[in-house]
Amino acid sequence: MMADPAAGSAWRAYGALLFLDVTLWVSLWTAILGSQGALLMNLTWLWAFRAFSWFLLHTVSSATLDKTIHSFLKPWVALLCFLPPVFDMVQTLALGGRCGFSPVPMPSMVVLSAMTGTLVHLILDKAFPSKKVKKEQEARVLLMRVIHYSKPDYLHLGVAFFFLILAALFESTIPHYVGKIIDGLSGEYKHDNFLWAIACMSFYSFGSSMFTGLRGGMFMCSLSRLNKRIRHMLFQNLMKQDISFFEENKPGSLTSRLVSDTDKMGRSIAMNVNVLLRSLVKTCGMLVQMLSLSWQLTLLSFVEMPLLAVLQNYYNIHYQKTSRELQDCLAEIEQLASSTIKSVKTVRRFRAEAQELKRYQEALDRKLQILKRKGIFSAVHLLLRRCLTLSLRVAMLLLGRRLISSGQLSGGSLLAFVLYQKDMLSNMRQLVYIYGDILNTVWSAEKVFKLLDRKPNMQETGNWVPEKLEGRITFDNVTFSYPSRPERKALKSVSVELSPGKMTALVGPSGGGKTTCVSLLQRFYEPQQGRVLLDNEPLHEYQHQYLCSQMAAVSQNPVLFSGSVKYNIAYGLRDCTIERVKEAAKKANAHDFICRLDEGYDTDVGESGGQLSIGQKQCIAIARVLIRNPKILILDEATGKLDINTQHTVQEVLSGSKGQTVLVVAHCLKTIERADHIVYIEDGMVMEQGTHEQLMAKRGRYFHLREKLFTVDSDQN
Ligand SMILES: Nc1ncnc2c1ncn2[C@@H]1O[C@H](COP(=O)(O)OP(=O)(O)OP(=O)(O)O)[C@@H](O)[C@H]1O
Repeated sequence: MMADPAAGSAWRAYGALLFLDVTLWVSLWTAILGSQGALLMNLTWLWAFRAFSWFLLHTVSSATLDKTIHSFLKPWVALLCFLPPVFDMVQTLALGGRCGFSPVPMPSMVVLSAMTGTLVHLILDKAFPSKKVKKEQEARVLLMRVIHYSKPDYLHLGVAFFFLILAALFESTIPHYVGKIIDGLSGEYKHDNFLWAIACMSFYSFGSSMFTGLRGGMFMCSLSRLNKRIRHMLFQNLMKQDISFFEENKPGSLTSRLVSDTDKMGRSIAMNVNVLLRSLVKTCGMLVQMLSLSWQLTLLSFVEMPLLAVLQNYYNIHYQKTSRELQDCLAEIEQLASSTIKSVKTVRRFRAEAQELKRYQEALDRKLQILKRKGIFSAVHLLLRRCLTLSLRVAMLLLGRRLISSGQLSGGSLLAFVLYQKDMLSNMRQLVYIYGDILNTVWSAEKVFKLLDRKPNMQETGNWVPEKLEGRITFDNVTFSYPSRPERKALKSVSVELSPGKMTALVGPSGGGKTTCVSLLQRFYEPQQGRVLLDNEPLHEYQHQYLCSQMAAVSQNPVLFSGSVKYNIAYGLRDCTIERVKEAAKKANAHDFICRLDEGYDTDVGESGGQLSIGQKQCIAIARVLIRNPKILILDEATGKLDINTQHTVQEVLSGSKGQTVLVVAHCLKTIERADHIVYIEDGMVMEQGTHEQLMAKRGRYFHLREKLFTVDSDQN
C-alpha cells in the first residue's frame, strides 16, 4: 500500500469509486427491470457498458484525485470495469454455458468481480510497490536519454532491429515444423510432407542463425560507438571541473564511472533493449502459434507466468540492491589498491604494509559477504522457480493427454506446444529480468549523467585577450575558505599588490596561507569575497588559454609525466625545437645532469618522474616554465629541494628575467632577500610587508622568523 498519509486518502478513493460503480450497476438493473424484458445483455453489450463505466470512473478519478493516488488506482479501475466481461468471455469460451453477467447481471457476480479486482490489485501492489512508480519514471527518463545519445547510431540500430525481428520470427517458426516432422513420422508416412517439413525447418533455422549473427554484430558495433562517445564527453567534462571536485571525489570512483559505468550504460541500450525486443517479438510470434495449436493449453500455461513474474520481481529488487552494493564495494577495492600501490614508498617508510593489507582484506571480506548473499538468494529463487514450473508442466501434460484422447490435438502438436511453452517461459522470464536489468544498468547511466551534467563551481572564463599585458596582480580584500572546510577561513581580507616586472615573496609560518594565494592566482578556486585582478581585470574575464600562456607555476611537488626529459620540458608546446629545450634547461641549471643521463634529453623519467631525484624533478619543472617565457612566474617552494649553488643560479636567472612579474613562496628566507617586495602572511592575514631592509628595521614578525631560522640553522651546523 502507499505511504501512510496517502493510504487514508487512497482507501477513501477506493470507497468513492466503488460507490460510483455500484450506482452504475443499480442504474443498469433499474433500466433492465423497467424495460420488462425488452433490454437484455449479451457479451458485446456488457463490454460496451463496462467500457463506458471505465471511462466515467477514470475521468472522475483523474479530475478529483491527487495525481499519485490516481496513478495508484488506475489499474484497479481497469480491473474493476473489465473483469466482468473477461469472466463472461472465459465462461462462454470454456464452458459455453450460462454466464454471470448476461443476459441479466447477477449481484453476486458483481460483488465477486469487485472483490477479485481489489484483491489482485493489492497483490500486484505488494509485488510491484507503488513507490517504485516514481523511480521507474526516473529510470525511463534516463533510458530515453541514453537512447538520445545513441542518435548518431540510429541507422546501425535500425538495421540491427530489422535483423532482430527477422531472427525472432524465424526462430519462433522452428518448433512448428518440428511438430510437423514428428506427426509425419508417427502417423501414416507421407514422404513429400516429411521432406517439406524438414526443408522448412532447415530454412528457418538457417535464417534465424544468420540474422542472429548480423543482429549481434550490428548491436556490438553501435555499442562500441556509443561507449566511445560517452567516455569522450565524460572525460572532457571531467577536465573542466574545478580542483575542489577532485578533492571531494576519489580517483577510484571517478575512473570506475569512466570505465565500468559507461560500459554498463551502453549495455542498457545495445544489449538489454536488444534482448527485450527479441523476447517481445518472439513472445508475440509464439503466442500466435500456441493459440493455433490449442487455446486450452495456452490458457493453462498463462497461469504460470504471473506467478513467475511476481517471483522474478522480488528477485530483481534484491538483485538491484546487491548489485549497487557490489559496485560501491568494487570501487572501494579499486581505490584502496591503486592508492596503496601509488604511495608504496610512504607505506613502506611507515611500515604500514600490514595495516594496508588489513584494510584491503576487510574490503575483500565485504565483497565476499555481498556475493554470498547474492548466491544464496539466487539459489532459493531458482529452487522456487523450478518447483513452480514443474507442477505446471505436469498439469499441462495431463491436460494434453486428455486433448489427444478426445482427438483435439496430435502428438506432434503437443510436442510443438511443449517446445513453444518452454521457449515462451524463458522469453517471459527474460522480459521480466531484462526489465530489472535495464533499470539496473540505467542507474549506472544516472551516475554517468550526474558527472556529465556537473557544471564547475568556477565562474565561466571570459574572452578577454589584451594586446599587451603589464602583469600587475592585485589581491583585493580576498577572503577564502576551501570548499571541503567551509567553516575555516584560509585567507582573511588579504590585500596585496604584485608590481609588474618585480619579484614579490610570500613568507610566513606553515599553514599561513601562502600556497592558497598561489592557488587563487592560478584560478584553482574562486574567492568567496574580494577579487584577484590582473591589470585591474578580474582573472575570470581573461580567456583561459591566454591566461595559461601568460602565467606559469612550479609547485612544491612538481609533477612530471612518463616520457622523455625533452617531452617533459616542452610539455604542451607544439613544434618546440631541441635548442629551445636545451636553452631552458641551461637556465634552470639542469643541462649538466641531463647530459649525464643514459640517453640525455631522450631519457625516460619513469612514472611521475620516479627515476629522478626530487631536486632534478624541480630543475626540469623550472625549465618547463622558463621555456614558455611567461609574463607571470609563480614559484611555490620551487627551489626548496635544490642544492644551495643551484638555488642561487636559478634565483639569479629568475631575478634577472626582464619584465616578468615573479611571485616566490619560500621557507628559506636567504633566497628571497633580494626580492623587491616581501609579504609576511600568518593565519590567513597579511601581517607585514615591505623590502627586506624595511622589515628587518621594523624588527617585527619577519625579523623574528628570520632570527629563529638562523638560530636553527646554526644549531644544526
Ligand atoms: N585542499 C585543502 N583543503 C582544505 N584545507 C586546506 C587545503 N589546502 C590547505 N588547506 C588549509 O588552508 C590553510 C592554508 O594552507 P596553505 O597551504 O595555503 O599554507 P602555506 O602557508 O602554503 O603552508 P606551507 O608553508 O606549509 O606550504 C591551512 O590551514 C591548511 O590546512
